[in-house]
Amino acid sequence: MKENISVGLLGLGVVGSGVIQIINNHQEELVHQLGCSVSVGRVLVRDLEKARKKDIDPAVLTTSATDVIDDPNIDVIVEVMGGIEETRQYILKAFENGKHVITANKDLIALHGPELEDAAGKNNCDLYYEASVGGGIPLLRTLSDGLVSDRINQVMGIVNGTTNYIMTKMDKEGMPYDTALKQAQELGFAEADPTSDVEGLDAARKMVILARLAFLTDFDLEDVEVRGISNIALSDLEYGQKLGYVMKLIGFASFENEQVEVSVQPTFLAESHPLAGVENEFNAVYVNGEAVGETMFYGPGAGSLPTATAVMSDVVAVIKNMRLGVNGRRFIKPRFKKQLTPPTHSYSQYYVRLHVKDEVGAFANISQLFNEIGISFEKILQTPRKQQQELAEIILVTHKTSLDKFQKALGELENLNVVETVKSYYRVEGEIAQ
Ligand SMILES: NC(=O)C1=CN([C@@H]2O[C@H](COP(=O)(O)OP(=O)(O)OC[C@H]3O[C@@H](n4cnc5c(N)ncnc54)[C@H](OP(=O)(O)O)[C@@H]3O)[C@@H](O)[C@H]2O)C=CC1
Ligand SMILES: N[C@@H](CC=O)C(=O)O
Repeated sequence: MKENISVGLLGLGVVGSGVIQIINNHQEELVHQLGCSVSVGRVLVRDLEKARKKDIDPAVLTTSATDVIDDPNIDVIVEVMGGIEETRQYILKAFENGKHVITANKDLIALHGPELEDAAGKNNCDLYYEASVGGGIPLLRTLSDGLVSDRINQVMGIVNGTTNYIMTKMDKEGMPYDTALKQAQELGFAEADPTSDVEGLDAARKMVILARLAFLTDFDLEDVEVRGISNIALSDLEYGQKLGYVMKLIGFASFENEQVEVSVQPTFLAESHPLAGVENEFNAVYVNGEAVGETMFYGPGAGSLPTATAVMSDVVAVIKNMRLGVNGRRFIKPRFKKQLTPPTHSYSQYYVRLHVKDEVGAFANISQLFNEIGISFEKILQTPRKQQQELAEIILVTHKTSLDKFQKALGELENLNVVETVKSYYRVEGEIAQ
């Protein structure tokens, strides 16, 4: 075994600088765990002139990826640059060169994970991506090691730090959406293009990775129903509060009768729900297994050092495998062929806010419509119009119903004369699902 393992970094931004900081400051712990030191060999950046932290030796920086990937002294590549196609090519080349790869890139793993796992295996290399989901929470290793013998049937949680930060600030401090997003960017939580955070795509990618590992199915991004937070009205948050709910961007994944369903959507949670108190950039993921029962994992979901901690756990795993001579021996193959849950078998409660012309007459019509479809209400809130020309609002929370029935009701509401507009609708989680 070598006395030193040299790591090559692709990227030196928020996460990359955290990795360097941990390697520099926690060397003693690493040597103790591994029996060898860990150092940074070369680092790929886009701009050599950019101001960097003092703990980075400028001599290791390069703008040429081959300086890192083809360097024979480098054993492990840490990819923390982001992006998809260019990055995929670099990683495939790294495997060809016999180098192990660690990545924090959920976009890449959600889209090309199976292909990259295959390439790693063929070259006897490791591919680990703990930091791609849940920032500093050791979630993937928990699924693929700790809970490996169980049958997981549900994974549900807050998996995007940026949106949770924004929604906490809007909800608790009445902060405008744009201000909260700007703060999340300044704190290093957001993606280079924050659209993927706020439109739910980042969370959807993470849920794809979680669903694959938890349910041992093949699962693709296009199978995820995705809604983001960019159109949430403050009035919905306020009505939610009156009804005893907190809104969060929730990723759901369930596996029943070999059918899998994954969605990401703003969801009203009962104030007593364990995920309701998760604030700011923190993530929390609830996992339900047949044998283990309910488990929950909580921690910082984004940011430099928390994410770097997850990256470094992978570095340690790779080096331990090197010592044992077992790199590239991970067995990650889907056990079930993908089968999606049909809308007739997907159940939830729903919140609906309607603008109506005359609240008294309207409610009778609306209630009849839902009744005929077979949906009943758990809660009803009516806000009467104050002036003649104003529209009244009716807010309904349904009991649990199937998605196809709810979609039918939504479609028919639009055609009801007394309804001016369906202003919004959201999924509701009254209590932790069984
Ligand atoms: N930020 C976070 O909290 C988390 C991020 N991630 C993931 O980690 C990865 C990195 O994120 P983050 O550190 O925030 O990103 P940053 O934008 O902060 O850093 C990206 C780094 O990569 C370099 N880079 C980007 N593109 C290229 C390129 N084409 N060629 C050479 N260098 C390039 C940049 O160089 P330069 O410095 O010169 O601009 C920069 O150093 C992403 O995949 C992200 O999704 C995962 C979990 C949490
Ligand atoms: N932009 C992401 C970063 C971590 O994955 C987030 O906000 O969660």
